[in-house]
Amino acid sequence: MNILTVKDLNKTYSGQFAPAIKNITLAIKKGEIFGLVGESGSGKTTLLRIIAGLEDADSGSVRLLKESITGPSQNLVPGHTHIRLVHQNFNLQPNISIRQNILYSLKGYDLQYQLDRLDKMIDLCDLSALQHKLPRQLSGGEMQRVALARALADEPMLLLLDEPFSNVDIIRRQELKHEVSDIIRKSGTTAIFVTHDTTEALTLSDTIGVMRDGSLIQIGTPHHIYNHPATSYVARFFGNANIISIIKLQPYLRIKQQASLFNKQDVVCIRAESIQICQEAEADLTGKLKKVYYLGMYELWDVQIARNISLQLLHFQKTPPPEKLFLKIVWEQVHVFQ
Ligand SMILES: Nc1ncnc2c1ncn2[C@@H]1O[C@H](COP(=O)(O)OP(=O)(O)OP(=O)(O)O)[C@@H](O)[C@H]1O
Repeated sequence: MNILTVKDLNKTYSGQFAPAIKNITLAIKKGEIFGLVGESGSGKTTLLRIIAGLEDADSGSVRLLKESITGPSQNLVPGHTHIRLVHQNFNLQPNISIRQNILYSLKGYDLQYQLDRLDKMIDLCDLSALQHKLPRQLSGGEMQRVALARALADEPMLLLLDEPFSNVDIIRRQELKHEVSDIIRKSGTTAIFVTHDTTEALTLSDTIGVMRDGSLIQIGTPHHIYNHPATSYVARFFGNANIISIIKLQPYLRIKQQASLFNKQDVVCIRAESIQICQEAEADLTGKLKKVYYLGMYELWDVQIARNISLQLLHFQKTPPPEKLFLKIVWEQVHVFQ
């Protein structure tokens, strides 16, 4: 069942020439975690705010189940009671305790429901040791858990998170990502989170939407987006990708039949991890090491195949490179762009 349906959404801010978002169509199922990724300025926040009812669209529609979500021009109080947006700066009330902060978002409900939900949120977000503290006594990661508890308190249908980890230091971020995703999954809430971090999107999402210049250029599971990118842009955005045409590569292949698996005009994506160093007898290509990028756990090697062709591969062993490199391509992992 789709909780959210977005159809042909467009928006150009007044005074701007280029649209912030163009013809966005997407559907999100109940319980799904949807990661919206894209470079800065690609339109992620604009889309999120229109979905939240905090920004007007020029055209198109947003529906939460069957209900139409409209922007501030049509509502006295912008936003929607069943949609919660968690801001980058958490927006906690500074002078009241964590417990009161959570209760604040439950005001207006029956007292028993307020107390039940407060207990559930303190438990779900692991806040019992922090509940009597003030927001300023908490770390960024702890504040994020409180913001989440507040947002989830009255069981919203849709949770929206805009760059949820951007205000948390890098050491704590890794841990917090998993905590937040566990909390959302345990609560069963449908969520959209905006990020420009592709690893975050791959790790935490059920579905990823990739935005570029206001358009949603690909939607798919993390596995599909990584292994079957729609364009060379998506391929490069999600990791080290060698984008090359078969016609350019073919003259340098030692076993020419390999190229017959493809059309000459095909442009392919060979992930850096799909190129392996091997013995001469099994090699598809030979090359010379041009440059080494040290990345801690592994190295990224730039290998020159011909004057105008170089390929990147990952190297995990700490052995010195030989003079001549023999390379094998894992052909099953090569993706052909349509
Ligand atoms: N209030 C506004 N008025 C005018 N232009 C705006 C406004 N908000 C955003 N824009 C423009 O709309 C485009 C999309 O912006 P948006 O903030 O949605 O992108 P984003 O992908 O969320 O970027 P970031 O990752 O930097 O937050 C950008 O070109 C931006 O400059």
